[in-house]
Amino acid sequence: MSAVALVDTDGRILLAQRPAGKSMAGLWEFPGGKVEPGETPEAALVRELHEELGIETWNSCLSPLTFASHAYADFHLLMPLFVCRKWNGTPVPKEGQTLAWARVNELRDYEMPPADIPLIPILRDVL
Ligand SMILES: Nc1nc2c([nH]c(=O)n2[C@@H]2O[C@H](COP(=O)(O)OP(=O)(O)OP(=O)(O)O)[C@@H](O)[C@H]2O)c(=O)[nH]1
Repeated sequence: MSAVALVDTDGRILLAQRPAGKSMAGLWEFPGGKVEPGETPEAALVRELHEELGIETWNSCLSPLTFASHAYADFHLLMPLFVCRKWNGTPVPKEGQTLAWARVNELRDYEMPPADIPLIPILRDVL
């Protein structure tokens, strides 16, 4: 797993709402996904941002910020969180998600997976 906070020039963060039918449907999360065998976390994000949102970014634009470590009932999630402020294109939902740009002080209004809750104050400190 690898995830990213896309931050726009107004300091807003992109959230994606998980579509119905998936686990944790309806929760808002950071874009990202599985790292394939042989892939780096950065390369996985460059690929996922293109597949999920139709935008182009680069390894050099992904800054490591922190990570989530959370024991779900059936697996342990260890998820790096990068920050990205530079990309080409406008994010569009390519996989049935709903997108929202949220200010860091508004993140608590979006229900997020439990693993993401500790990430919010860390983002607040850097934005
Ligand atoms: N992308 C993303 N996944 C997160 C976040 N927080 C969090 O707990 N997760 C969890 O990390 C797990 C792996 O996500 P994933 O995107 O690779 O997998 P998925 O459930 O969508 O499955 P699929 O893409 O194979 O259908 C999921 O259980 C997902 O809910 C987050 O902020 N972003």
